[in-house]
Amino acid sequence: MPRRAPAYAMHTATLPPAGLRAEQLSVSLAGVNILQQLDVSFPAGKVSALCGPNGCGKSTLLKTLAGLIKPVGGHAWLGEEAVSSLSPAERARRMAMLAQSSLTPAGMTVAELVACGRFVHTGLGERVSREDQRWIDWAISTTELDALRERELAALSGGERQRAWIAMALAQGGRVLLLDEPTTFLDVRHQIEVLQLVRALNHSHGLTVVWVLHDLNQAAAFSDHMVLMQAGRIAAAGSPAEVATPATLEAVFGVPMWRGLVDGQPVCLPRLASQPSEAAACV
Ligand SMILES: Nc1ncnc2c1ncn2[C@@H]1O[C@H](COP(=O)(O)OP(=O)(O)OP(=O)(O)O)[C@@H](O)[C@H]1O
Repeated sequence: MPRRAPAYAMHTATLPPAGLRAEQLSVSLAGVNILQQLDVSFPAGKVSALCGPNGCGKSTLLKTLAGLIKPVGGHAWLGEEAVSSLSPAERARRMAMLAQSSLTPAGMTVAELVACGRFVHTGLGERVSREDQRWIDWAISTTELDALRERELAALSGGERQRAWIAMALAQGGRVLLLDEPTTFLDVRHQIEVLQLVRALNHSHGLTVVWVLHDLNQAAAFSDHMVLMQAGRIAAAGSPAEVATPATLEAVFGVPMWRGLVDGQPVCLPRLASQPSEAAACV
């Protein structure tokens, strides 16, 4: 479990947590319409899962919300401010985005990577102040990487490396985390570890989180809010119980689904056999 942030790391808590919103958002890439007049919101201080089939536009939406892609129509909003009105540095101080596959910089240690998160405050290559160093130390200890801080990233396991990237995002000091498939390539134990870490950060610091997840049951179990995309549009949005229904998932993924209870927890699975097994009760 991450530690409580010390007083110096808590000044962001005086800012209200910001939600994210897209209004009639359209994005074209290489002349092809990818997002089409899309309206969606991701509530402030909540964890939202963005799910949908490969190629439906999840990463494109996330990058557009982060201000990395300029829409051809409509707007992305961070709280009450249009994302397009914020400078790149201001955006980076408010929200951190971890892309789908972050290349590991050769020879860089955990502490050096996390320090990169402070560049949005200090400027590239500037001296790290005492305040910056406190943020770096806090981000490293919150992600439980103290013992590995001088280790090269290349010498970490996938789960440890993902924690190091999350620490870098935390060191940026914003209150919005955008995570594109943070659990991909991790074994199930490390997947759960990352999901629990982010969930705990949301609880302890009121971070607004939007994460792209392919595991629908993990998305439902670890998120407050769920958005399903299909072919550049929003197919469904609401609580996980409202969105992760067999009918909705079947319509979006084109696979017959059933919902059952495992250990009292609702799960949706592809219907591989004509009847669910006796071990699970359909609900
Ligand atoms: N730079 C680009 N130029 C042209 N087309 C692109 C570009 N980036 C993405 N696309 C296309 O946009 C569509 C949406 O891609 P995107 O990566 O947003 O989907 P996704 O839902 O995140 O997919 P996945 O689950 O496979 O990661 C795809 O058809 C993709 O080929």
